[in-house]
Order: sequence, then C-alpha cells, then structure tokens
Amino acid sequence: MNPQRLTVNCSMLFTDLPLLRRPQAARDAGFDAVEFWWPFDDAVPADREVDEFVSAIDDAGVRLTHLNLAAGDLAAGERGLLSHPPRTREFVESIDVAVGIGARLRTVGFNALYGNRMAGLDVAEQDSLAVDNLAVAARAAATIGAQILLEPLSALPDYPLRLADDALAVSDAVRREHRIDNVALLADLYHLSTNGDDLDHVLSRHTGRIGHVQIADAPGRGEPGTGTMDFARHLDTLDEAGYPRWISLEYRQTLADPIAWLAAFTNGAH
Ligand SMILES: O=C(O)C(=O)CO
Repeated sequence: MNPQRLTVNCSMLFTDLPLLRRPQAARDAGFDAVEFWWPFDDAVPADREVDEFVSAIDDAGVRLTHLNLAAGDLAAGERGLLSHPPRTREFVESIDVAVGIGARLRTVGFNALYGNRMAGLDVAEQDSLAVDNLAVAARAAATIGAQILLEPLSALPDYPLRLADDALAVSDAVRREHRIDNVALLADLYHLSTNGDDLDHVLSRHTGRIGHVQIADAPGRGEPGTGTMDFARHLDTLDEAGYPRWISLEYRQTLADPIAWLAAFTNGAH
C-alpha cells in the first residue's frame, strides 16, 4: 500500500475533538491528507462556515482529498439527496459550495450518496432524477478535474446501492444518457463485504472504475484487524491490479492506537 495515497476520514476518526481540530490531529498523526462527510448542518452553509472549514484544513498543512456532498440528516437515517425530487434544488446548490471548497483544497472526489427509496414514489422516477443530478454534479466536478463517487452502503434497507454492480450500473446510465465519464465507484470494503459482495472480483476486475477505496473491518466497522476481513489479501489485490488512487481510513476508533495496524502494511511509513 502506497503510504502517500492514504487519507484519513475525519468524520469517523478523531471524533473526540471538535470537527475543525481534526485536520491538525491527522497531521500530528503523520498524515498529509484528510476527507470529510458533509461538514455543515445545511446544504448551503454561510460563507463564514466554509472559510473556517477551509482554514482548518489549510492551517493544518493537509489537503482535502474527498468530501461527501450534502446528504441530509444522517442521524435520522437519511443517506443522500441525489434521488429525492423535493431536495434537488438543495442538492444542486450544495454542489457549487463543494466544488468551491474542492478548488481551494485540491479535492479529487465528491461522494454523492444516492438517497433512500421514498414511500409512494416511483423507483424509476427516483433513478432517472439521480442520473440527471449526477450529470450536473459530474460536470461541476470536472471543472476542477475531480470525480463524483457512488457508494454502496450496508445496514440501510431503503438504500438501493448495495453491491459494486449497483453503483456501476448507475455510472453506466450517466455515461449512456449524458456522455459523462467521471462518475466512479466508491469501494468501501466494509460496506461491500457486509453486503456479501465478492471483493476479489470487484477489486481485480473493476480496478479502473474504482474512484476511491475506504477501509474498515467487518463486523464492527473498527480498525483493520478487529474483525474478520483479510486486509492483507484485499490490499495486495489492489496493488497487483495497479489501483492508483487513494485509500481512506474510514473506521471507528475501538483501540487505544487506531493506526498501529498500519505499520505492518507501510513498513512503518505513512
Ligand atoms: O453513511 C455511511 O456509512 C458512509 O459511509 C457515508 O459515506
């Protein structure tokens, strides 16, 4: 694993600190790069909030590799606005904010969570809206050379992307209908493994379509080594397949030292 391609998810790690102090904590732990879920309460935050977020990352001397687009109220179970007709305006307005942040912090990927199925709404209507909204987001991301990412998630019965193939099919639809090719798979190995996907197949056969990888062990979503996943094998598969992009540490801290496991994979360097 290339230690220079590691990024730390500061929405899941360093959560004992206020959000704006986490980039510095990542830097102090030896990382050059961080990522966040949407860090604001609203889809369109005040300029002051955006500036404070950008400064916290800049001042820490790290870059923001990835950012989740506004995804609704996660604590209430929402997971994305992409396919929600009443939220489209909010989603589209948040894209400008996200891309503006990305332009300042060298962001290469924006994770657009798909959104749960909505009771009473036609599935085809939700899917068609998602493809159109993805095209808008992908065009905006392309202005700074970034990708839009689609992430299968586990444990949410109403969230329709569960396997890598589900996300790839949506990416295919965006390409077919809008001739846009910067919508890629976010392979979160924890979610894919929990959903029973074939990680060997996904990582070796779809390498070129993976825009980003996130890792956490399953079960539990803790540090690699705290569950039953074979990280040595999965990370080797990615290396052998020539995966060139970032890998994110996106897990909950359950051990006294949440990054001790890394030394065995990076010869002590990160
Ligand atoms: O909601 C989650 O579990 C995520 O991984 C969001 O990116």
